[in-house]
Amino acid sequence: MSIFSLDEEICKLTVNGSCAVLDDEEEFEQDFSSGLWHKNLLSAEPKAEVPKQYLKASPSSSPINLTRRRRSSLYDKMSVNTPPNTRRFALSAQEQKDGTGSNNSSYCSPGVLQKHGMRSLEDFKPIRVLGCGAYGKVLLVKDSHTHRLYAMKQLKKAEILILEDKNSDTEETKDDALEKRLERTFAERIILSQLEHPNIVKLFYSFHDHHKLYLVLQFIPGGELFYHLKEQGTLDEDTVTFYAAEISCALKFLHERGIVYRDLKPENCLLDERGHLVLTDFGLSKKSAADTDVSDCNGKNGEVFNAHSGEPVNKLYSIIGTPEYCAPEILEGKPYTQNCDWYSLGCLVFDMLIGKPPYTGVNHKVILGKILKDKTPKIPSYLSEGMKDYLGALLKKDVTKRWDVDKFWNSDGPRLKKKKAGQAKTTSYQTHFVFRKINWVKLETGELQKSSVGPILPIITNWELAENFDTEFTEMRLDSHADDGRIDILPATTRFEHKDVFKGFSYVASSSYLDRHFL
Ligand SMILES: Nc1ncnc2c1ncn2[C@@H]1O[C@H](COP(=O)(O)OP(=O)(O)OP(=O)(O)O)[C@@H](O)[C@H]1O
Repeated sequence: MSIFSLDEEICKLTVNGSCAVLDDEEEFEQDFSSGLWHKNLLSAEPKAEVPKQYLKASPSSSPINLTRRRRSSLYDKMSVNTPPNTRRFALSAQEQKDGTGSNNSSYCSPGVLQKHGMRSLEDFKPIRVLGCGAYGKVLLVKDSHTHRLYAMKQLKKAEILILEDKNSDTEETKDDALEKRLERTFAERIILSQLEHPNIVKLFYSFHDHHKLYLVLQFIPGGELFYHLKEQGTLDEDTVTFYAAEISCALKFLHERGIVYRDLKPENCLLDERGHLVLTDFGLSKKSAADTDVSDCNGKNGEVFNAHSGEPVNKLYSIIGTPEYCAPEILEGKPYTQNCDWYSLGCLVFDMLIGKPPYTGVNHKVILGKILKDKTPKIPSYLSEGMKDYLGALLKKDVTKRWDVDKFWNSDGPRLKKKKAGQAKTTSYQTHFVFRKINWVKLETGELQKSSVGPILPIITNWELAENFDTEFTEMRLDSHADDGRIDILPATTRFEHKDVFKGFSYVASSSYLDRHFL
């Protein structure tokens, strides 16, 4: 979830105070739905014009060494402000039920949690660090009852609640920023608890205590695609196409459910034990489609408008993402749709083949400048004609000229007598020449992921060693769940001070969901 970073620089303030603690059986949600998608999530974001001054580079931006692959999340945070006229969201009744808006201060005690098959921190033995993000760490942990291994993502409440220390910001803007961070924190938990797909990480439990939120996820032992790219430099076209197909299946699945992923990058693509790609980190994902409100009504061109506000609800406006992989329309502050994910896939495919994303630079300002001003990226001539065609269709800066993959997923558009130059591709995505070796039926049913191995088979001698993760993380000292010395006390000065804004975060997956994974 590092990419709150593009909306807000997280100021490391010294803070004090803490939240109240109550036992509350009402607090958590238990999933009896076997992972089926059935709920409304978040409302669409309001329209906001973003003047260029909001796209400014952090003064402390440090040069990026282009010869060595670096984590995008380690780049200086980009100071792209939330537009000032961003309206506050009204949480729907469903969201309040899901836990995104609550006034009661509480989290569940271990006793209450256990009664419902839930887990608390005491149930997990930390084994090693797998990764670090903007709001905390991801640890490999072992369930003391079942001895199952999980990846536990820990998010510090203080890091989420903390206010930005910008004199120029109005209270309103600060509150909006805080509310957005909260909304995104819940989005990851809500979205993941409602999905089941072989190429998307599974969420089994979530809970919280005084200081942190915990997401207990499926442990994906093959490491980040980032790690394998660092080892290998670039990948061949067949390998890249395989990963592109798996990512495409996951994105299509999300888009069909009205979710925009918004954070596609090599760090968020993990390989499972069979070498299949699994998307993780849904901290920036957002429900965008209009299927959430019965009062929505259709306008011209298929655009959907909210009956109350009159605003289009299938468009998003927040400026977020990792700049190198971020679609131009997002960076320009224009309204955007799920199509932005296909542009990011183009950047990722480009990166896997060439060794770097299409636009790089010494700091975010330079990268942004290139993405916004430069022409379509130069695709190297040594790539196959098919790959050049595929990349060219995804990397179109103008969204109206970009391949609408969701629309042309498995069918061609009407045949045009004369194709105008630069026109968007209207042929079927799945039958593109680059995917000639992909068995889409097996991939879409999940059979391929179960029955065969991917092009890179991670070496795993012992799952507990996390051998495919960077030693930068796995060698970090780990005595206990004790903290790493960063801010972990809740700020006393937020307007959320007396509310437990995290109520409803706790969750347990259905036993059938757990069994399906661990059998
Ligand atoms: N389910 C998982 N299995 C194995 N490793 C994981 C898992 N989830 C996350 N990780 C590791 O932890 C890292 C950070 O996780 P994640 O991106 O979800 O955290 P984040 O706080 O959102 O990070 P960032 O701020 O960089 O986006 C990942 O890049 C990956 O290396």
